Formats: sequence, C-alpha cells, structure tokens
Amino acid sequence: MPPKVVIPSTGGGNATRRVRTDKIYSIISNRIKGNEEQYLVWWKSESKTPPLSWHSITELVRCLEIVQDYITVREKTIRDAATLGKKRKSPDTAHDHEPRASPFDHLRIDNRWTPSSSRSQSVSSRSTTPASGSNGMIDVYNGVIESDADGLVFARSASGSSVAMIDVQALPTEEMFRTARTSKIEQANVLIRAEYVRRLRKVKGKKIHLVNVYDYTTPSLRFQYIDDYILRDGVYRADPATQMGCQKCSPHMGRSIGCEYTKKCDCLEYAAVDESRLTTDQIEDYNYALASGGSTMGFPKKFPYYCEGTKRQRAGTLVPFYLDSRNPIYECNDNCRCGLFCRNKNVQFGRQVEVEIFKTPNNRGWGLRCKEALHMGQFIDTYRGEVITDEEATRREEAGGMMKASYLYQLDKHAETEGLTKEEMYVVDGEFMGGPTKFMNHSCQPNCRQYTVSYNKHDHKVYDLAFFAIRDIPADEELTFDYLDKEEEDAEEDAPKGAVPCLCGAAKCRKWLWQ
Ligand SMILES: C[S@@+](CC[C@H](N)C(=O)[O-])C[C@H]1O[C@@H](n2cnc3c(N)ncnc32)[C@H](O)[C@@H]1O
Repeated sequence: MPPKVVIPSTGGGNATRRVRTDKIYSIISNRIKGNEEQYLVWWKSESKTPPLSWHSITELVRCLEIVQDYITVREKTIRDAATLGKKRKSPDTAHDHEPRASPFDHLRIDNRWTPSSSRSQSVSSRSTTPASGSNGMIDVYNGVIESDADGLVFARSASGSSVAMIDVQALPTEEMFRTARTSKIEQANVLIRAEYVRRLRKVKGKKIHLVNVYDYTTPSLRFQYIDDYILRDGVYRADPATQMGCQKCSPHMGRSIGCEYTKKCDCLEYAAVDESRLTTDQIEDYNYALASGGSTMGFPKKFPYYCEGTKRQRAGTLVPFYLDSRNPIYECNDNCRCGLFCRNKNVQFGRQVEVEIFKTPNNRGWGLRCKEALHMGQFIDTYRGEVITDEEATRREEAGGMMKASYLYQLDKHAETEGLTKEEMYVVDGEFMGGPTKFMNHSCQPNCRQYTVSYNKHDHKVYDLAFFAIRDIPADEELTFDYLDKEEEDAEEDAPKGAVPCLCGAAKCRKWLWQ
C-alpha cells in the first residue's frame, strides 16, 4: 500500500479558510465545481507523495501570485498547443517570458503544465524510475482524487489491481488537463486584477492606473513597488559625510531664489560651464582648468531647470542644453543651505504626474502613458530597482537571457571620468522591484529619454535614472525611450544574434531591440 495521504487543514469552516502562500508548492490544475472555480493545490511536503487538495478561488486569495503563475503557464500551454504544427511562430512569442530566477524564488511554483504530448505516460508505467517513499514503497496514487465531507480533496490509496495507478510525478492527469483547458478562470482573473489595483493604490505619489481592453491578464503580482533603490550585497553609496550640499547659497540670493546664482552653488561644481556667460578674463582660467582637470567652481554653470520668469508651464522643466546633451544633472540636497524651495530640486520629489499602465495592442506587453499632456523637458519618474554588483548582474543575465537585458541598467555615467572598471560599476535591476517606469517600452523614435540625476556629486556609483519628456507629449500617448540611446543608426537587415524584433512602428525603426 502506498503511504496514506494527509490533507493539511488550515482549520475552521470552508467559508473562512484561507490557504497560506508559504504552505503551497504549486497549483497544478483547475476546474469548475457548481459555480465555483477550484484549483488543485500541491502542498509543500517532504514526502514524495505530497498532499493535494482542491480549493475554491476565494480560499486562495492570499496566494494569488501562485494562481497567476499557474494561469500564465496554462495560457501559454493552450496557445502553444493551438499553434503546434504551424511553421511560423506566433507574433505573441516576441513577448513571451520564460520564468526566470527572482528574489521570490522560494515562492515560485514548479508548474507542471507541459504540452499534452509529453503527458501520455501519466500512468504509473512511466519510463522514469518511480519515486520511492520513506518506507521503500513505490509512491503512486491510484488515480482517484476524491473530496471528503469538507470539500477537501485527497488521493485515495490504491485498492485493487483493477484501478489504474498514477505516478504522482505525472499529475495532473490527462483528464485533469482536458477539464482545466476548458474551465473558466474568470473569478481568478478578477481577483488578481483587484489585488494588483489594491497594491497600486498603496504606491506613494500620484496615482497609477491600470487599463487592459484587450484581454484578462494583469501584470505580475510578483513585482513589488518600491520608491527608492534597494541596495543588495556588495553595493554601497558614498559616505553620507561627503554629501555636504551647498553651503554658500541661501534661499534668497541671485535672480530668484536658491541656486540659480550658479557661480556659488557647490552642488553645481561639476555641472557644465555656461561658456556663453564667461567674461574675457575668465576664458583663459577656464581653459586652464579644463586642460589641467582643475575645479570649475566659480564659473557660471548651466542651470538644469527653467525657473521663474519663464512661461508658467515651462517652470521646472529641463532646459534644452541638458535635454540635448548627456551631461549629468546635479540637484541640491537636504544638507544644502538653499532651502526646500530651491529650483534645483525636482527629481528628488518623485513623480508628479498620474500615469497609466496599459496593455499594448501590438504584442509589446504592457506599456506606460500619462493621463495629462506633458511639456518638453517635464520630469516623469525615476527608474527604481535592486542595485546589484556587476557580478550579480552577469549571473542574473545568464539565467534570464536577452529579455533580462531590458530590465538592467548599468550605472556607468561616470565610468570614463572616474576610471571605473566594468566590475566596479553597479547595475539597477527593475524586473522584480521598481516603479511604473518598468513598463516603458522601447521606441527607435522615442518621446522620452533617461538622464543621470545626482544629489551627491561625490557619489560616482549610485545616482538616479530619471525620465524626462523630450518633446511635448499629448495625454494618452505611450511613453517610450530608446533602450540603446545611441545616435541614429542604420537598420540592420539580418537579425543579430539573440535579437528581439522591434515592434515600435517608428518610420525610422532599427528593426531589432538589441544589436
Ligand atoms: C522593460 S520591459 C517593458 C515592459 C514590458 N512591455 C512588459 O510588459 O513588462 C521590456 C520588454 O518589453 C518588450 N518590448 C519593449 N519595447 C518593445 C518593442 N519596441 N518591440 C517589441 N517588444 C518590446 C520586450 O519584450 C522587452 O523585453
């Protein structure tokens, strides 16, 4: 006799029972019972014959990540089965993500949905060696999954040779597959969407909306919204003592308030010099400073943002010099003397516009847009994520392939000036933790660009990546940026190795996401 299967109970009546995420190994099937969507839970267990039980979707509201994982694989399997045999790949595959290693791996399911062709050996005579239980018996179910009086489902022990034996490793059965494929998953999709929206409401700053008029999918619940970087092992910011802030400035100096009087502002020491404002006397000193690598403190600097006195809608937007150049933006910080209302503080206050995550119509997954019109130079949001070492980034990239590349941003702005090696530079990984800018897609003719923003001129390794509009953008136009951010290049006719076809639709599309 195989070992008796024990169904864990969370106690209480069915109505109040909630399955706990940390107890589940995976979900392996679904069905409709009465009017109820039910999912077959594979419990975590040391045993080779882990307990299984059917649960209504309402009992699974605390494990919707796992339900979503299951649904994602189920949908992909159904799609793949439908396209099986077709020579051409479905355009959908451009955005299909294989499960990748994530910080949530301890929660990740070993989803057992595979195309049905590989399922034909679901009876116990599978060619692989059957697993043995602790008592040396072969671990099999007899193929009978039954409900008890509480609606919990269990596998009945083998009873007689006439009952087909099922290898537990081969569950779900063919019959379960057939049922699962045709059973509705609407209630689960509604709850998953509601949970995602609930989490969006908790994100700091202006509202983030979610819109999908194409299908029932929701972005992954495994993504965690954060409003600052999370520094992982081996990553350090510069000593806070180096973040002195400007000491000679005051809230009421210069033309307006704060640091527009750029000659004095320490924070702007490394900002680009405004050569048009140099006096004849200064030009020689400036050239000398340039040649010797000396400080340019005391020379007039390019101030990053439009200040008062400009058109109202322009105030606070990035000036053309910074928009067009790759110069870093140095903002003032909390230690500065210029005060809270300094015009050189902008990105640090976070997103000031409502954004909308929406499902794109042409197989680019989710995208981001803004509910209101944006002005050229307007700040949108920063890119957040885990900051990891180069070594860790390589490890994650190797595990994740080319798709992973689109979530990794190397903090290499100061590499050349500071002589940083590749190994010394940090990388931001926004795949599993970050903000809504994670959803910004690539375009070869984008309307946004990513800029370096620093609050500590002495920290060359950790700084913000901030998105600004590079032209006026009407409300509801998708926000995009160039993942390569290179000067214009010719489109390559042949696919480079590992290239992903670009679907941006721009007239000057380079055809591939990575080259
Ligand atoms: C940083 S993510 C952007 C958000 C993504 N659309 C999503 O749903 O999570 C980058 C991924 O989006 C897709 N993508 C972005 N821009 C694309 C484009 N122009 N053409 C095709 N796929 C694109 C690719 O799958 C890429 O790996």
